[in-house]
Amino acid sequence: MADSALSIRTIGRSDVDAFQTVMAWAFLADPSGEDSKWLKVLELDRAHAVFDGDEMIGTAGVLSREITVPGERQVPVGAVTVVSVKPGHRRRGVASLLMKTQLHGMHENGEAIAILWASEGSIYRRFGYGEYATSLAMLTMPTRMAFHPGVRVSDTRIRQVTRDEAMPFMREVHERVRRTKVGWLSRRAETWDVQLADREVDRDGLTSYRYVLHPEGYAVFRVKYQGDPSGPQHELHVRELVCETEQAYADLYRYLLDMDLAGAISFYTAWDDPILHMVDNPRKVRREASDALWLRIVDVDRALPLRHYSSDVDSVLEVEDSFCPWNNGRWRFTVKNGEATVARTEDPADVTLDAAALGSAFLGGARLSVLKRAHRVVEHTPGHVDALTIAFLGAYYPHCPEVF
Ligand SMILES: CC(=O)SCCNC(=O)CCNC(=O)[C@H](O)C(C)(C)COP(=O)(O)OP(=O)(O)OC[C@H]1O[C@@H](n2cnc3c(N)ncnc32)[C@H](O)[C@@H]1OP(=O)(O)O
Repeated sequence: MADSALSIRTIGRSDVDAFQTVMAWAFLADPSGEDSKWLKVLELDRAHAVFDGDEMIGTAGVLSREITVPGERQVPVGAVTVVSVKPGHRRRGVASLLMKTQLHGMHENGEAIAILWASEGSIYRRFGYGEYATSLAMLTMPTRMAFHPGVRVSDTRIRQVTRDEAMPFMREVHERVRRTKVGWLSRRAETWDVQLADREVDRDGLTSYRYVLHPEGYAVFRVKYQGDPSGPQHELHVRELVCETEQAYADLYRYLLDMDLAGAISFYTAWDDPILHMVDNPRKVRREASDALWLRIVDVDRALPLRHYSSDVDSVLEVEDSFCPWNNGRWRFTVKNGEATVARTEDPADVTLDAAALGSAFLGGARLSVLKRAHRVVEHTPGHVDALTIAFLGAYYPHCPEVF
């Protein structure tokens, strides 16, 4: 419950410095402005601040983006960011007030889905966000690994170019590719400035970005200088590998794996990145999982029909959602030819789940069958959870390649 001394409103230009200070203090960042890159993408009319009297003590923003959902559809999404509460004012309901204000606003605007990256895993479920809506594979692999004989590498010339030369091409490629990949987001000009901001403070001892172009894709990476008595064994830290064709993906991976003076590659990528199946020794590719996007169904009846489904189902879902109570209750969820309709019903529930579980499953990331085994989904009519699980799954794991 929010403290009654608190007030909340959207911010104006004159609030930006205070907003930046709260963020910096909350994220333990340098208050000198080093971490202000996120302010570049902030939409002031969607950025909220909480005040205790005249003192700003909490911040949060929503970025208006599009997300690609199954069926290669782009739908509006509220991308929640810079949630921060000044130390000394925590655990008195400031973040709860921000979350509530954002979600009620999205409900009124008709934005059916919200997403975020969580700084800590124990914060956001209580607000109805579902974990592992997309996952991340943290891959590390040695260079010079051979490919499986079935993997073709073309003789296309791959060129390392300057950032200025790369940028227009990368934007075009990304814009086409993001429309085909579940979990990818639209980018504005400022998004590019933030995503590939190449400030010293972000490099953590690595080099600036290197940009390499293929006619059908691109890669961006940094280098960490490493070596031993046998010679240089530098690490390539891949930031983006975006390709319009499978051929470009193989060619660019080969280019990176064959880089002279490099000993290892690391890449935060999709859980099902095909590289595991491309190399001749898949065990040499180490893969660690991490949660990535957390997804919140803002409106059950508007969100579920936005995507395409893999199979037809007809189930009554009992949704529990105390934070957004308009979702509470029973909904008949019917999919015909992959298209869903959702309507209120008095019929008995086949399955009971909370909003967070539905959010986890929405893009085809977490499986409802697994959430059932985790005691998060309850099946009343045998067979319905398995049928729903199959309907929600897609050909690939959803993946969001960027933190916002
Ligand atoms: C999308 C993003 O921006 S992710 C970034 C999130 N921000 C940060 O990590 C910056 C550092 N942390 C903070 O600024 C704050 O601690 C916040 C924003 C995480 C939480 O703010 P608070 O105002 O303290 O949260 P609030 O008081 O509304 O807490 C609501 C509930 O969540 C719980 N909670 C809040 N933060 C945490 C946490 N870090 N870990 C576990 N539980 C938490 C509270 O205990 C409370 O539980 P209750 O309802 O059972 O009493």
